[in-house]
Amino acid sequence: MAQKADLTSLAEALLSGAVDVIDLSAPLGPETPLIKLPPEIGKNTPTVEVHNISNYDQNGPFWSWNWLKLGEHSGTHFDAPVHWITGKDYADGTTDRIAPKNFVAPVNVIDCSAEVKKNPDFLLTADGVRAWEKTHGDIAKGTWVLMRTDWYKRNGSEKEFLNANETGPHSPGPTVDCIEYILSKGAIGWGSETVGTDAGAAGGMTPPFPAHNLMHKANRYGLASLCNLDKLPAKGAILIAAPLKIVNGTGSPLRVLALVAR
Ligand SMILES: O=C(O)C(=O)c1ccccc1S
Ligand SMILES: [Mn+2]
Repeated sequence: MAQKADLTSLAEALLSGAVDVIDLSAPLGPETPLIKLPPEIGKNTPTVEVHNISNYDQNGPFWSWNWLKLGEHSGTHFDAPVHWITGKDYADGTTDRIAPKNFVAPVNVIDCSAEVKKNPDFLLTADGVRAWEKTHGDIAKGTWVLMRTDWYKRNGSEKEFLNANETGPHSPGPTVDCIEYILSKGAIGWGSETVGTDAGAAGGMTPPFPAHNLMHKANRYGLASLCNLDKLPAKGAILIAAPLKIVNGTGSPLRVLALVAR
């Protein structure tokens, strides 16, 4: 009979610092870079706004609080299956109805930072994932796959972060066969450091935006605008990525954390 699970050693490791907690989220505020869709494609998400209600003043003598104007897909955020038309019919495809168990899972980090430094349009292919598996072991069912690009270091400037010119945005991401492959391995989600989970050139792929189209079609998730993936091991970390419980939500800004053994 399987031994009953026990979290004592994890608790001790957290308290001793033997297990570190790494913050994978970007600061969220009016300066947060947001995806800019061409107007002919569709409407855009509004700039993040923070409006003060009171600040220990005549509007509230002992307290300070704000109200926010905030798109679901702002900054470091979670993509739920209903975000894309291919995932629209999943009863458990919204932020309030995804099973909470799915918010905590082991994570694989595929380092593409050297390739991206040379080519901002670098695409991770299925063969690239297989080559990673030869070194680090197979991607296991139920785990996240994150593409490390060090792109988060551009987050201080929307122009740098979006990296767009007259030919469109130039940023890294997965090919169609990369997403098909990680789904065949049972990955629970795909994450990236760029403004969205797809590459800048993803609009011209077949299907367009494969990280959205195919992951959400499979009732799987996305994480965008992640930071500090350079602080994670290739394997062995645990990802905590729980979106806000927005009713019928298509996604949400969130604090993504990773538990990493020192
Ligand atoms: O999910 C997103 O934030 C994202 O990348 C996106 C949102 C809306 C339309 C296209 C895309 S590509
Ligand atoms: Mn999104």
